[in-house]
Amino acid sequence: MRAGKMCFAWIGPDAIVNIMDPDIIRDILSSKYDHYEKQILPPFYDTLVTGIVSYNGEKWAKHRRIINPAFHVEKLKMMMPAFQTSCCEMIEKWQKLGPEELCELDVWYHLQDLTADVISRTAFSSSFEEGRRIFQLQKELAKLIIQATKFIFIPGFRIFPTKGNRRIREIDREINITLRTMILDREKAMSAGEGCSNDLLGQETTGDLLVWTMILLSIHQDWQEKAREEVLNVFGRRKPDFDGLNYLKIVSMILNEVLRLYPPAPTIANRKATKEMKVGGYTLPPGTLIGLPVILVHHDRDLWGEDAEEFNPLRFSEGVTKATNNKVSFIPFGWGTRICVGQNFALNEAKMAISMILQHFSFDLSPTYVHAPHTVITLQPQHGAQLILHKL
Ligand code: HEM
Repeated sequence: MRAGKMCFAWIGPDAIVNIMDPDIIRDILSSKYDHYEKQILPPFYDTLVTGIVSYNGEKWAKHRRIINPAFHVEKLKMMMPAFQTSCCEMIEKWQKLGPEELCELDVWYHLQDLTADVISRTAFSSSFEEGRRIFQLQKELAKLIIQATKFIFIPGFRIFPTKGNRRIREIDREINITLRTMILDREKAMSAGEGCSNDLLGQETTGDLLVWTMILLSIHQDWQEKAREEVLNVFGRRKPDFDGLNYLKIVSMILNEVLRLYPPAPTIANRKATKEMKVGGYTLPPGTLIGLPVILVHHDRDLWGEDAEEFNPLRFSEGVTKATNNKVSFIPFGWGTRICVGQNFALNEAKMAISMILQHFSFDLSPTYVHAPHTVITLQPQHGAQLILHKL
């Protein structure tokens, strides 16, 4: 049933209501209503989505302070060498792929590896292998969850001891234990006075942002040229540094437009009405799950105009507030109190990677590329991203 900008998929236990109205989204994502409380869906979903052990506000707030990179410019600066090392390794790999000036490559796998590498170096610095293991498990988990959602929806089915459900729980347990142990070790180290200069836990959505950026810049060669010109103006052939990344206006506009059209997290589905509540004139019973279909909000013509489906980075030329008319209609990282703590980390990493790629290669789509955006929790190119790279 669709009522205005709200969509009910099911009424009853485990009901999901999807909300597209920016005013209601603002309410839900702000902390002003205590009945809009972030709840764990099934525990494994939370583990997967946040990659974090987060159970209740108090404890989570504590961890959030420990791991929160978004407000610590100094911390981000310290991570730059790790970003640079991982990006350099990927570029060198690409350069060695063939002696020719030109090569065809599925960049999707390389970009996933890059972002896993960056997170492993920064978040799991001393436990690189544990980090890798968690990413492997998360990938398996994402596939199992997507398989489960393809069956007819039966309320409560997720607790049946099927083979898939049992494996989901095993994975969840392993990820939880590993993360909890790491967090506790870190808390101990901190209370013993040892700093945690580059502590960070997180996930791999940045790979999605990078792959869609490369695909869209392959399709829109004019924007690829503009972005390269800007990068060369700011850095020349030097390795990009933190301060310089802040001067990349065109690259930022492009990243915002990519995040609008292809949000790596196409739905935010981790809120629930903990008591009866009124939303947009409807009364939701306690237990109703609240979904924010980010991708639909980002493509809504009423909010973005007739060219909502088009790639037009210019709409962000005067910033997000202007582009959205101050509405909560651009939410690739969520909004409000629980906004993604990795936002600045992800954007800096993406700017660094794109800058280095633009410095060394021009690229366009291979004839074998098939455009098939596909959700496996995050929004990915289903058949990969086959591009033709030209060394510069
Ligand atoms: C382009 C990349 C990324 C996108 C699009 C993205 C998007 C999101 C979204 C939509 C949420 C949910 C916000 C909510 O529930 O209201 C979120 C939460 C979160 N993200 Fe990200 N994220 C990205 C990268 C990262 C990175 C790199 C990290 C860690 C280094 C990270 C760590 C987190 C954490 C810890 C939360 C939970 C915050 C909380 O519940 O308080 N994210 N992210």
